[in-house]
Amino acid sequence: MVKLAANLSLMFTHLAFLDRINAAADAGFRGVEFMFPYEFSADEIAARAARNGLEIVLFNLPAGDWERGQRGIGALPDQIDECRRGAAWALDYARRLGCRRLHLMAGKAPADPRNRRTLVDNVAFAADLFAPHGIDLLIEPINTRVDIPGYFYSTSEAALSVLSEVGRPNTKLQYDIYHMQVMEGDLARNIERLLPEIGHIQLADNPGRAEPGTGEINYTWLLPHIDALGYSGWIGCEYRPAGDTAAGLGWAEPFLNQTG
Ligand SMILES: O=C(O)C(=O)[C@@H](O)CO
Ligand SMILES: [Mg+2]
Repeated sequence: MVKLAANLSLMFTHLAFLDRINAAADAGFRGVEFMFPYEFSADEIAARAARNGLEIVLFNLPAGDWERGQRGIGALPDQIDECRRGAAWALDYARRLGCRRLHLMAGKAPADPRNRRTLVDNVAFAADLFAPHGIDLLIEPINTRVDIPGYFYSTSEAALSVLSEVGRPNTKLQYDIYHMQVMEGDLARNIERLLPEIGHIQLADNPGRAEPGTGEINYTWLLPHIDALGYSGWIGCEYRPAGDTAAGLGWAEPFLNQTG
């Protein structure tokens, strides 16, 4: 079964954050993800999700000074303490929200040995913190051509290399189909090859991180194919709606309002 999660950081953005939870449920989603919940009460988010029968499937650890242009601090040697305090904060929220996947952003940094060591040690620290609570730590290669030039890793192989060095059973790959289309393509074959390492998938169309059906990726074929490969996780809808979010969900119709 294809399980779609509404990304509340990009979808239903005409509404206040907490009201997006209701809108996602009304649109037929059974799961939601978002980037950062920290400015909101975890208990309020949890209560809203519970009232709407929604699972909270993923969010990010704190990622540094976003306004100042930081996009993660996992690989930044000068912010190790901040990264690890953030892991503890994210764990507190995840336990209150019943969320079992947390994404650690590496940040904009050259992949030199010092930064890599910092990232490996931070990922291992966070994974060990999360493991007793049944929570997986995810890392996501992000395209450096369009969205985050200078990001620490932008290919699946680079992220897998970090996961291999970390060597923790609860660390997984966050495979963002849009980023991987931009950087390496060959989506169906790579998803099949990487399936054992994938802990979460996200989608958008290319170009433009756009609504499915408006670009070059054939999700009508790809989503059932991913299901047929045996992927049983969530697929986060991390795209910029073309207009009204709900009106643009025709592409998702076969996968919404599912029971079971
Ligand atoms: O930008 C993306 O893609 C994401 O998944 C964000 O959560 C930041 O990594
Ligand atoms: Mg993503």
